[in-house]
Amino acid sequence: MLLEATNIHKTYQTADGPFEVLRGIDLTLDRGQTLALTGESGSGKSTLLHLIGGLDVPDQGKIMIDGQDIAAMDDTARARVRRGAVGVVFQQFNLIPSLRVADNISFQARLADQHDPAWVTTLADRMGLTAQMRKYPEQLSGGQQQRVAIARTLAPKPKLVLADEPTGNLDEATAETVLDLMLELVTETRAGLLMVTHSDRLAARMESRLHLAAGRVA
Ligand SMILES: Nc1ncnc2c1ncn2[C@@H]1O[C@H](COP(=O)(O)OP(=O)(O)OP(=O)(O)O)[C@@H](O)[C@H]1O
Repeated sequence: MLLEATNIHKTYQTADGPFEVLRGIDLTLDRGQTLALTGESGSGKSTLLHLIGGLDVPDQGKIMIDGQDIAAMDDTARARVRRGAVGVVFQQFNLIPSLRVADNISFQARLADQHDPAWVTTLADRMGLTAQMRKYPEQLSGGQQQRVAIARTLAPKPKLVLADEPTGNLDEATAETVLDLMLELVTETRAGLLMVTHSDRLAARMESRLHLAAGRVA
């Protein structure tokens, strides 16, 4: 199993006292599978995604990625798993403004020592970005910028792709196109995809769905 999260608990300390966001979440995802994560605003979707992506740690529970429990690792070991196996796409494209599209796409793959120029060329072609490779992010439309961000995430060939409302900043038609491209490439590379979305329509495009309510799977 690619991802196996068991009994995940997370409490935030706030000015009003402790706030328990996740109260025992279980989920599994294998390579080649797609899973939508839905739930009302504030239900803990981003929190869960951050825990699975190793950007934060749960208070309780296991998060096994490829057989290793990232919840039990120190920061350095967790960062290594994240760089080697996990790719994240955010709603804000988070491109580096001073780098050309080509260098934005290969940025994380280079950091992870996984740069494969032929794969970058393929990704750019599939994402319809070949003519944009020498441009800077500010010269691109929102849909193009998000395609660059997705290509950047897929460039190191992650086994697990986490996406937090990746099309939330795009109009409906563009969102659909960008999701199509992402699903095609994720399926072809046999990555697992966990995607947070507010959209029932987009969630219906994924193989399965996990709905969060009151800190639990509803
Ligand atoms: N660092 C933090 N400290 C305290 N509270 C937090 C922190 N991060 C998130 N929260 C709270 O935890 C709850 C869950 O937040 P989270 O962002 O995971 O929800 P979400 O389901 O992704 O929401 P949305 O759909 O609006 O993005 C919210 O009530 C939020 O205010």
